[in-house]
Amino acid sequence: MSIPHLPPEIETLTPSWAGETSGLAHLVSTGLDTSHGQILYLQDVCVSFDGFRALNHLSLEIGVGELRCVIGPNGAGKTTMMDVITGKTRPDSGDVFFGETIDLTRHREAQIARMGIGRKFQKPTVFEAMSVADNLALALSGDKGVWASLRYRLSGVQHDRIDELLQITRLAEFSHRLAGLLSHGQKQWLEIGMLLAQDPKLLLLDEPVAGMTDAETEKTAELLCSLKGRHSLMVVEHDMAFVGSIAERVTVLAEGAVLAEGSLAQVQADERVIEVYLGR
Ligand SMILES: Nc1ncnc2c1ncn2[C@@H]1O[C@H](COP(=O)(O)OP(=O)(O)OP(=O)(O)O)[C@@H](O)[C@H]1O
Repeated sequence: MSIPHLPPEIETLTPSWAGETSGLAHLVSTGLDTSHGQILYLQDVCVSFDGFRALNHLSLEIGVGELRCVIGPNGAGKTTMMDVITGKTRPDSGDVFFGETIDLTRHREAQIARMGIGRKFQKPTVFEAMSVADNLALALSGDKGVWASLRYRLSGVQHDRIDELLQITRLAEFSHRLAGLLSHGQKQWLEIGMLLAQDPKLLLLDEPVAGMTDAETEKTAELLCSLKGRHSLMVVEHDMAFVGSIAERVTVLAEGAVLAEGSLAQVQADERVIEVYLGR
């Protein structure tokens, strides 16, 4: 598949995964070492904004292939934590490692994306004037820039990968539909597919089911569960029913640190967790 007709308005579109900050790049050889079983390791991470501690000695580990849910009340530091992992925010102190050896505090956002950490923001950003398949083709075609990607001919392997991504994202029957005509949920799945096109080792998802119908939420749960093992995932979500349907292990953040960790039932029964949620 080539990408024949790019609409003129595309030049003005800058989705979250495009450009300098997150990169369309194929993964470079990063030397990622997960031989100890951890994909992500945060130790004693502190971030302050004008004297306010948004992260307060945060320590957290994610295992290879794990799907971890992170919950916590507003202002707990969930977004700041993802900003630190993706290089958007530099911690004041503490360690942030991707695998055993890659110190993420020494890399910039674009490099981190290229090394295999994908981030999905809450609002879907896809090229609305392009078809679903062409959005995926563009994501797959590397960091050539949009115009170069247009002239780029996809290989047979890349065609197969697009078909696979269409299956994974439940969008096969909509492959020729303009992305702008998809439902909110379908746009979210397409963006997840575009991130998967870059084969991330770790995928960070911020409230992936916000604004979805119940049916879409259920399909998203299936989709994310199907990615476990092949990718490691960190899902920040407020919808507890959804968390219960996907999570084996849940981390509760409060006041910039881990308050509790365990199954959803375990953390929901924890008095300290009940207290921060109910504000007693
Ligand atoms: N750039 C910033 N400047 C000043 N304060 C900030 C900044 N970013 C975050 N904060 C503060 O740090 C704290 C943690 O914010 P953060 O957005 O990480 O929390 P959160 O858990 O993601 O919350 P929510 O669930 O509401 O998205 C909040 O008190 C917030 O006001």
